[in-house]
Amino acid sequence: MTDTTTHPRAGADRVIIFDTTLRDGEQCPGATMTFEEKMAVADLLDTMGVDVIEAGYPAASNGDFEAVAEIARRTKRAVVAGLARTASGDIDRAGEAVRFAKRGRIHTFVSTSPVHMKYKLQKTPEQVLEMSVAAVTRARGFVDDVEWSAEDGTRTEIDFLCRCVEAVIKAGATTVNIPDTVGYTTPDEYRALFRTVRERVPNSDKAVFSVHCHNDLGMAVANSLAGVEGGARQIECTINGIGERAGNAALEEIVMAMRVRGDVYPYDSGIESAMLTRASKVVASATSFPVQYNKAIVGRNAFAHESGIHQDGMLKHTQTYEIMTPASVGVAKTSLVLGKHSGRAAFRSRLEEMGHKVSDNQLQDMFVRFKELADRKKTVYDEDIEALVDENVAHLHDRIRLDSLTVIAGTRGPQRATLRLDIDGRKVTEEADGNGPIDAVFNAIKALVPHEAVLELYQVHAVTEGTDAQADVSVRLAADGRAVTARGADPDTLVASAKAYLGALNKLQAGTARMHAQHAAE
Ligand SMILES: CC(=O)SCCNC(=O)CCNC(=O)[C@H](O)C(C)(C)COP(=O)(O)OP(=O)(O)OC[C@H]1O[C@@H](n2cnc3c(N)ncnc32)[C@H](O)[C@@H]1OP(=O)(O)O
Ligand SMILES: CC(C)C(=O)C(=O)O
Ligand SMILES: [Mg+2]
Repeated sequence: MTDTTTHPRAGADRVIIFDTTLRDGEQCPGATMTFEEKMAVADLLDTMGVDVIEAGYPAASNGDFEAVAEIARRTKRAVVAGLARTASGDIDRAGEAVRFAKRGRIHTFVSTSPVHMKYKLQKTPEQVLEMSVAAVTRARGFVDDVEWSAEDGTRTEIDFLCRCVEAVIKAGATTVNIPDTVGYTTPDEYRALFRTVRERVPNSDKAVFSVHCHNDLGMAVANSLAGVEGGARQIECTINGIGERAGNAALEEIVMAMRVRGDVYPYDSGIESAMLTRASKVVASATSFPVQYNKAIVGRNAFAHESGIHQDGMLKHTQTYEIMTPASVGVAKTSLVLGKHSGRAAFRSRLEEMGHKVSDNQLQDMFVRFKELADRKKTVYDEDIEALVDENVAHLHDRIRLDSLTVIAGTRGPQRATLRLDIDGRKVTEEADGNGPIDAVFNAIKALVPHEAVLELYQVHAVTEGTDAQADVSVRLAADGRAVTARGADPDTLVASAKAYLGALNKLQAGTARMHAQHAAE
């Protein structure tokens, strides 16, 4: 299992990580970022070890130009790239923006597939070839680092693709990207494509080959890694996998796949993986795109376990259900979420974490009530468990216990409570009306346990937030110059009220019994 490995593995073949969150990522509907948000994302990408930041498309708008130019100015380590069509206006805008960078790159692209050339560009293959060479030549007039992309490369006729690649390398392209623009390829096909192009193009050793995969069939990460197996050494990807349509290959998944499965993929990146979770959060907040809970590596459930059998395994040895440490991707710790699928092992462990040492009998009793609660509530919070513990400790020696309660309430009174109590092991039932449901419940208690105590306080609080939160009810009863307070908790306020009232009654009666015993002894 990968330990807290946050830096590159020694001896692994180095792959260039080209992050396009700010360009392809921003292209997905609704993910537009403000200037300030782009700066925050760019700074983080630079700090975490991204090799190339594609900062935007300078010809798209003045705002995009300014953002790329400012990222170029402020970036310390990474190469800063600007995207451009083959059109000279696009190349010039990109060149003007990235010239501020310590290391700037112009990334020019053009479609090479028959369907794109015929219908979208309305150009012949020969024209596309000429446009590519002219664009690369023009871009080299601005910078030494020029990338050329064959848009829709995976649906391109192989002979034509090889001709283009050879020509653009001759014109000065230093990186050749063959994108799977529409997420159509498969790992075997993509691996073979890179092998073929590299074998057939005579000057292929003069450029770095690059993968750029979309996730339309959910294979973007697998395809990217297959492309690397085929000889590519640059991976284009985005944080959280955001991007056109179903998105791009997710940076965090690629980085961790290479690190965790170094035995299969003898490659690595320069990414400090402990920053992945933070990067995911920054991008999610900048784009207002929430990360799905079960997203690999950075989803909030990626290191959370709810089922009892898994939790038990995790408590015995973390490698039973985790293939990387949470720390290696910047998550503080594994979480064992208590819910209706949890077992005793996790329940006891959480109690101990909260500082409660309980006997086996107490655990059994609380566990039964925990399961009842978990069946009714979506999330069981620590506060809910505290309430269970409080109740268990407070009511351990109660003579009178709530067995069941049904209340009819609403606008058409009278409100009626049907209450069943267990008094010293004997079950007794009573029905009572009241001025409101709480009054009906308390009247039923009075009918079953006649007493003179006066209700001095009745208070309800929510233990946690949400409409399914437990009610925490406090009741103070006074009799014979003595006052006692007890609490009851339950998602049903009426049940919590009955528990609190009975708790106070038990305390009063226990006190009276103690006093009688003392008097008898005297
Ligand atoms: C696969 C990808 O991710 S590609 C990148 C996609 N990103 C973007 O498009 C975001 C930025 N785009 C924009 O802001 C605008 O589309 C602009 C500024 C680039 C262009 O806007 P407009 O001039 O109004 O053109 P419009 O977007 O309507 O159409 C695109 C034109 O570019 C042409 N074109 C498309 N790709 C290329 C290319 N690589 N090289 C040359 N021309 C191209 C199209 O054929 C079309 O030409 P036509 O108007 O002669 O038919
Ligand atoms: C511009 C290119 C690289 C692209 O985003 C794609 O083909 O998907
Ligand atoms: Mg793309």
